[in-house]
Amino acid sequence: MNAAQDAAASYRGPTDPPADAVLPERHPDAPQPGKGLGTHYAQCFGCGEERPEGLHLHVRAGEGVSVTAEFEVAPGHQGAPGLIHGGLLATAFDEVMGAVSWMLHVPAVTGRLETDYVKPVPVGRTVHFSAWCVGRAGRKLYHRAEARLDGPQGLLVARAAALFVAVKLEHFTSNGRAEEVQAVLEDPQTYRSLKAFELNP
Ligand SMILES: CCCCC/C=C\C/C=C\C/C=C\C/C=C\CCCC(=O)SCCNC(=O)CCNC(=O)[C@H](O)C(C)(C)COP(=O)(O)OP(=O)(O)OC[C@H]1O[C@@H](n2cnc3c(N)ncnc32)[C@H](O)[C@@H]1OP(=O)(O)O
Repeated sequence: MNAAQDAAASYRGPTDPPADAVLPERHPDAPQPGKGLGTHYAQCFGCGEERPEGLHLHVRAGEGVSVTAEFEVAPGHQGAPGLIHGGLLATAFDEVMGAVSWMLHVPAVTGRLETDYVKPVPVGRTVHFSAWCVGRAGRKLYHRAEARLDGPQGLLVARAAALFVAVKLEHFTSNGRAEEVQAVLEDPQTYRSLKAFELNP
């Protein structure tokens, strides 16, 4: 190994858990494996049922601190003719890795998201996502994800790594546009799930 290879092998980037990271345990109230997580916000582009143009990802709990989801690539998702837009795949990764934090009952936002595009993804195929946590160091959560074609064991088409940062619910209430924040706080179902995060961390 030359010096450059050596440096590359020992490189630890911002999405790699530091030496003091621990593997967190799933929250006792996290849904059982196979159960849907539901949407965290009805207007979410990734999982909301009220956004017609959204991805409508249905995320399910996996074993431990992991989740799975599927998504059918539609003509509206194209970047090149008949192929998915890469940014859209990154969006889907953001959503499924965000849901991993849900398994910990930790409200968290994406700090950094890295995507490796391995193979092109054609329209009309189904992308199967799996995502899991590889460590927590203080407020920082380290997640990984994979996307495979047509089945959970299908061809690997993309991989992702992310750093999420745990935030207080105030992050959303004080930064979001007032009309949407107000609407969500008045919606009893969302309010209940937000409160569950606060009261039962
Ligand atoms: C009322 C409505 C509520 C609705 C929401 C409901 C529920 C939410 C709950 C669960 C969500 C469930 C599912 C999620 C589904 C979808 C996922 C989509 C997720 C997103 O789509 S979300 C949008 C994109 N996202 C942002 O909009 C973030 C913008 N950003 C910021 O808001 C700040 O930037 C923040 C908060 C990230 C940090 O700010 P901060 O001031 O709190 O903390 P600070 O800067 O000290 O960082 C602390 C430590 O993280 C390290 N760190 C931070 N960023 C880093 C980076 N990029 N690279 C390397 N390290 C980084 C620092 O180096 C330090 O590390 P150290 O502690 O070691 O020094």
